[in-house]
Amino acid sequence: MADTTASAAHDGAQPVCRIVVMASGNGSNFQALIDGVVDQRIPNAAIVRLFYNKAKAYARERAEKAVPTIPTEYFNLVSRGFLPKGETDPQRTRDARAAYDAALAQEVLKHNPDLVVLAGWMHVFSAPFLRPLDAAGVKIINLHPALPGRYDGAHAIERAFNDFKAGKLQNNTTGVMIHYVIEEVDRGQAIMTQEVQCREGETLEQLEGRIHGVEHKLIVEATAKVAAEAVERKSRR
Ligand SMILES: Nc1nc2c(c(=O)[nH]1)N[C@@H](CN(C=O)c1ccc(C(=O)N[C@@H](CCC(=O)O)C(=O)O)cc1)CN2
Ligand SMILES: NCC(=O)N[C@@H]1O[C@H](COP(=O)([O-])[O-])[C@@H](O)[C@H]1O
Repeated sequence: MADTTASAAHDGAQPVCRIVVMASGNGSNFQALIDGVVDQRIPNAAIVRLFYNKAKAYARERAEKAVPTIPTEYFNLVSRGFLPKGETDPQRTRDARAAYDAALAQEVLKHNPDLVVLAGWMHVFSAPFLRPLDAAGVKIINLHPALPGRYDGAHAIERAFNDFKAGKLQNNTTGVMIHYVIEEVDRGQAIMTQEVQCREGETLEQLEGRIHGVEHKLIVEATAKVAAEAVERKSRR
């Protein structure tokens, strides 16, 4: 079947950066990537697949509404049979996650990606996912709504907001970063960062709105940078 992917009109002479996107929720950053490919702010690129791990992720609808549509794959830890529903044993859970990560790596690699972008992907990867992609030369980048070394993990915006309200936020400033993904969560080398100044009297929702706006800009710029480097490497082959 023809590889129907969201890709900009590219000049044909240049190789195309094949991008796999992974998301768990609303997908507004995924939408920014779709739009960035179509309007060529991310040139010579194609989003070849979306993987999502939550059944209600609106990101799936965004893929189906894209022109051309973007193929999707639902890959959930429980529904795919890796972790029995309600399992709480720590070792069994670790083993299940490792098996899930290994299987997901093979699924992703089937699509010959040059780049994987985590756009609100809320699952921490272990080595069984990271090593096969590294061995295949596939870069993985992640969007995180905090500055390097600050607020690693989930709920970063809310934690920074609460520290600001308590007068404990460094320079009253948080931000957004796009970074390479390594096993240590949110500690990979930063590719791009942008600071966001917190404002007195602002609600969490208002801060989240401003941060999402920065995310949508930064994820396109960082993906364009890393995709161009991938195209350059392919051109030299
Ligand atoms: N090995 C890595 N995996 C991931 C990274 C990373 O840098 N290294 N980045 C994350 C994205 N992320 C923050 O940017 C992040 C996402 C989710 C969590 C988390 O605690 N997840 C829980 C489940 C939460 C849920 O299902 O709602 C978990 O995985 O058990 C922390 C950080 C993507 N992966
Ligand atoms: N640690 C990762 C993390 O917190 N990611 C955050 O998930 C949201 C996804 O929104 P979206 O689904 O609308 O793109 C974004 O705010 C992103 O920074």
